[in-house]
Amino acid sequence: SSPAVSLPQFKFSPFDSPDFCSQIITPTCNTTFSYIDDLNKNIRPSLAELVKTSYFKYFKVNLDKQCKFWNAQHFCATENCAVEILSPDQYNWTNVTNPDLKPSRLGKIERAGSTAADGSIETEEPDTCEDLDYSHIDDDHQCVYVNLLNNPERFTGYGGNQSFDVWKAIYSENCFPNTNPMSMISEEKEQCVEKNLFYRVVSGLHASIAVHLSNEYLNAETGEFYPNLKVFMERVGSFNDRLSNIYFNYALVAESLVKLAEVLPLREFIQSGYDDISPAQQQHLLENNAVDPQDKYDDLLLNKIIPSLGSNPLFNTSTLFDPKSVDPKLKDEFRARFKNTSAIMDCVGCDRCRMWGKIQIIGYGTALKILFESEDPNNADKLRFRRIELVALLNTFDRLSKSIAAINNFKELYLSHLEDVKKGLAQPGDYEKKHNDKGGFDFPFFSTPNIDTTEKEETSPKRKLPPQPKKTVNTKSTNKLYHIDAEKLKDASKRTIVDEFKIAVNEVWEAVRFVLLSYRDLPSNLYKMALIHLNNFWNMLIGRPGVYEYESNIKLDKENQAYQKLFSD
Ligand SMILES: Cc1cc2nc3c(=O)[nH]c(=O)nc-3n(C[C@H](O)[C@H](O)[C@H](O)COP(=O)(O)OP(=O)(O)OC[C@H]3O[C@@H](n4cnc5c(N)ncnc54)[C@H](O)[C@@H]3O)c2cc1C
Repeated sequence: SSPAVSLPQFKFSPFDSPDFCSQIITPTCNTTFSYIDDLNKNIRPSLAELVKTSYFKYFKVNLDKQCKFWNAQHFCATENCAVEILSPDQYNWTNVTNPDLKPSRLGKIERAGSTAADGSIETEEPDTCEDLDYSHIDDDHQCVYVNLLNNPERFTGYGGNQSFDVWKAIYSENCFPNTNPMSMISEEKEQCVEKNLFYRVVSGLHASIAVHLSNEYLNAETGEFYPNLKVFMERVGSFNDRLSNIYFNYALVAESLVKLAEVLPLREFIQSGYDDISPAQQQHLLENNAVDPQDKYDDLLLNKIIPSLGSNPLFNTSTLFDPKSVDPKLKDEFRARFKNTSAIMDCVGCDRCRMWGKIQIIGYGTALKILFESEDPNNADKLRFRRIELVALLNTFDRLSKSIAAINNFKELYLSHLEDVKKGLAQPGDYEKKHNDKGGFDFPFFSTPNIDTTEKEETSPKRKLPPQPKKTVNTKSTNKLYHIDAEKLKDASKRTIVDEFKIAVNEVWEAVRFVLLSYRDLPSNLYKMALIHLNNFWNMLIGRPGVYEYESNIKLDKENQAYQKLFSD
């Protein structure tokens, strides 16, 4: 039965919009944001309940897989970045009744008679379904089971150059060669919507992770986690594009769930998790609270969540990867590159971050597979879904849903800060300080109701360039060999041949001086670089990932950038 929801009717078809690249969900589309806010409020309790059920809370993952792109270290000494792994006897699902029962990749339970000589669980290869997969799924003897509820996604301290490199590698996957034939004709087509889709998914994931880590930020003194408005504003709140990409991903995953319910008999699929179990065993599992009753899934997922999401179309994918307008190879390229991002996840140094990174990339991969492969008649026989994909999809949706709830909470915190400023209880500069370079603190996204677009455009927080040094010749500089009059410097017609000669000598001297000074500074620069690397190495050795970064990250980054510039110069 459909839930009683009354939501405003509107059609949100981002891809129909000509300015799709920049304007899917922006402050100019208030209804879109507020629609998703309302929708989320409506389904949040059911979704939060659903991810606590036995089907959705266990995740199978290989946390020891080596990074195949560079020599990345997996390290974890603090409990914040550690993952609590289930011992076999804790994993009730497989052991309550019969230790011979193991969950398979296809969501069915098989007899352990198929265990290979090396102790690994041999599972049937699911035909060719991997051809259509947008992510790698761990399924080897190194895999462990994790109860996601015991390992929340929150602040871990992971950061600095290590996480920066991972993000950089992930974003670089978006630089695929242009396969859009139209781009040969039209410049603007070069930024094809499919590439923007890739970018927005990654950016939305990145922003959502930042929301979670700022929403549950560690207070180093008390050891408690709390919502840190300042961190939120610095990483997400002041960037409308990042905020909108979270909403974008929400719409994308929600639409994929609605579509999945159309192409897959979800009830039977979830039920098949208990296949091969006799009615008596099933009863036994239920009595031991090892699994939740099917009624619960019916009620939460099929009766509440999916009908609410499906009450209005959220995402129109019909024009994407249209073979009439783009090279058919674009989809294969997109799929392969997105799949690569799931392999990059093995390069994340912190265990907890790696695990949630993998879950979410598999979740988005599953959403993309549903949206872009399920309607293709050529795929009718090949399309398969595994339990782990459904688990990842729902948990990814829960992450986004929790992000949106947290964003609204941060909005309240920010508005109450503004009230405090009005009453004189807080300093107006409390949050603005960091944002001076943006020309004052403004938060159009948060002041959504009935904003005038033109005004908003003008006041939106655009990053102002820091004052640039003026390109004038300093005639008083003692570094020059000859003094030249300012007038002559400005106006070439007033110069004599001797002046020209002196200017040329000054320029050569300046270049020679720069080279000589670089040599003079080299030992001290090398010493500083060695210190930075030793510091990195030491923190890694004692398992203090990222702690130093949070204290001196900005300083270190600046120094690193200065050195990089120095050497590239
Ligand atoms: C897969 C993965 C999972 C992680 N999980 C966690 C976790 O669970 N808990 C935790 O505490 N840390 C986690 N981290 C680390 C976290 O994402 C940050 O990298 C870290 O907190 C350092 O943040 P930063 O502000 O230095 O910039 P970063 O977040 O590392 O960003 C680097 C640069 O990317 C750009 N950027 C930032 N956000 C966006 C965006 N949304 N869209 C486009 N560009 C952007 C900015 O230019 C920024 O300077 C994870 C990292 C990775 C790679």
